[in-house]
Amino acid sequence: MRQILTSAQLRAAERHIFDTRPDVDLMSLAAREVARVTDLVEPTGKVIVAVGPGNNGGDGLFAAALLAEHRPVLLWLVNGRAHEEGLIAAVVAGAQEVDAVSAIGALADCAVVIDAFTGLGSRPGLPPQVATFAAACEAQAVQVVAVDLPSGLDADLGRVSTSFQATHTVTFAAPKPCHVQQPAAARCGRIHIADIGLDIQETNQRIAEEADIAGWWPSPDEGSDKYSRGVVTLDTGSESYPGAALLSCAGALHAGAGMVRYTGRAPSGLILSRFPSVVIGDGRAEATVLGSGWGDTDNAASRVEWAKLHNLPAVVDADALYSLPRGRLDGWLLTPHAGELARLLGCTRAHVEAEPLACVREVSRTSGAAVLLKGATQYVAEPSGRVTLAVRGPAWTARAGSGDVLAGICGALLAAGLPAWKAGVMGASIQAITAGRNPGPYTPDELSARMPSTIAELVGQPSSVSPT
Ligand SMILES: NC(=O)C1=CN([C@@H]2O[C@H](COP(=O)(O)OP(=O)(O)OC[C@H]3O[C@@H](n4cnc5c(N)ncnc54)[C@H](OP(=O)(O)O)[C@@H]3O)[C@@H](O)[C@H]2O)[C@@H](O)CC1
Ligand SMILES: Nc1ncnc2c1ncn2[C@@H]1O[C@H](COP(=O)(O)OP(=O)(O)O)[C@@H](O)[C@H]1O
Ligand SMILES: [K+]
Repeated sequence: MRQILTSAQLRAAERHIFDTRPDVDLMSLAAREVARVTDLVEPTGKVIVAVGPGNNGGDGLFAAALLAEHRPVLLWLVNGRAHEEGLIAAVVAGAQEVDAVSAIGALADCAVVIDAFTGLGSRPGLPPQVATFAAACEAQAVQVVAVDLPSGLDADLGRVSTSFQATHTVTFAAPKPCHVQQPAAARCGRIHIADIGLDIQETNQRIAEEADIAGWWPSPDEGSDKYSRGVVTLDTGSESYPGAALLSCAGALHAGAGMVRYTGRAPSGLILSRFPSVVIGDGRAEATVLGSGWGDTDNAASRVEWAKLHNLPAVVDADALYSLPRGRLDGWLLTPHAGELARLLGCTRAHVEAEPLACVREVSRTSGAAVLLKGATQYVAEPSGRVTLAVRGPAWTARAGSGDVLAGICGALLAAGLPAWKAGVMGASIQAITAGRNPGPYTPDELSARMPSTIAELVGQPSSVSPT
């Protein structure tokens, strides 16, 4: 798990170091990492550094000084002024100053551009000359190493403005919101998080990593049976949308539920012809999934209320989201996409897209449930205000039916006894990780069938019995 720091939190950590360890030179440490990554990206050839007026430019200049010892380096001082000591160090090491026109001209035979225009102090957007240079880098497919973040992004937001398109970003101590929230995250390329000795406190925003999902996965052991692994009841699908029932079954089964019961309105023959291990009808269960593919069913409220009356933790998806029972929904998981979250809040989808963290926190705080906001970035909020982002995946999963599979996966994890927030993070992450390992237009059910091998690889449990 990695903490996500806002720019203010990072600056506070920096002040703490300045106050307690005045001997530590953070800029040199940052510059060394930028130079190291630049050499990794392309070990030889010309480097152009776009240098801004602040400390981001300072990082770029000290990196230039290190690189100029073994390769040609050009400096474009965008505002004509720059970190003084950094500039002296770079020039003494042999870096050459150029103007904007020469910098653009030099792109033709340049190995790497270092974007050290702005970092934490970046206001959204770029001045025209820098925008032209950034566009030329992109058009000529030049590798761009961004210092801290691609200039033009706002460190604290997932929104994009005119910015560099980095192939690599070297950031310090911890990711900032722009590195993990789409669409900004896509501008960052590959992210390198350099440890420069800052003390990172726990925050209420973090992002899960593959290792977390592997460590948390509820693998069976010799004492397991179908009940101890968790029984999940799926009240999903309808006569109009029978496919959703199949998709949620596929998700729950391939995530490893001990038993899947089906109590929805889709024909039982259809379910059994695809998934013969599903048990039709009600019975003992540890969790339920409600809403996927219901359409505008007339007794939604009573079906959701039923789960509350029976103290059954529920994954509430799609149409069931608009029939939430009164009272706190402790232990429940709501799985809206941006449009559904907007309807729950009575705001526009654009507002949810602009303020995803605030919106997902608000619904969790007021309902008492954990809330998984689905989409390109998947946020899971807890009533305490803590938000965990799921592992990121490719956009291949952006298609009808992925959400129905995801609800089934989350139901299986809830039934296995995981807390609702964790079931949401793990469900969204395992779907993303599986899509990442199987790129291509697989249908949601085909992709779910590949989940077991992804899970086996993640948990890596070799058999202790050797074949004879
Ligand atoms: N904090 C830490 O722990 C560490 C920080 N470190 C480094 O320091 C960086 C932060 O440095 P920073 O605070 O000096 O701000 P920075 O990003 O250089 O930008 C400020 C300048 O840019 C200008 N400007 C901004 N946007 C603009 C725009 N759109 N268009 C045009 N101009 C624009 C802005 O202009 P102004 O607002 O003054 O007009 C101002 O002059 C951080 O990202 C990291 O690289 C590391 O060395 C080690 C650890
Ligand atoms: N840009 C994207 N990148 C990756 N995954 C996405 C993206 N957009 C949506 N998804 C995935 O698609 C699903 C959307 O769910 P939902 O809209 O409820 O689908 P449906 O109701 O059709 O099954 C989620 O599982 C989410 O992971
Ligand atoms: K930058």
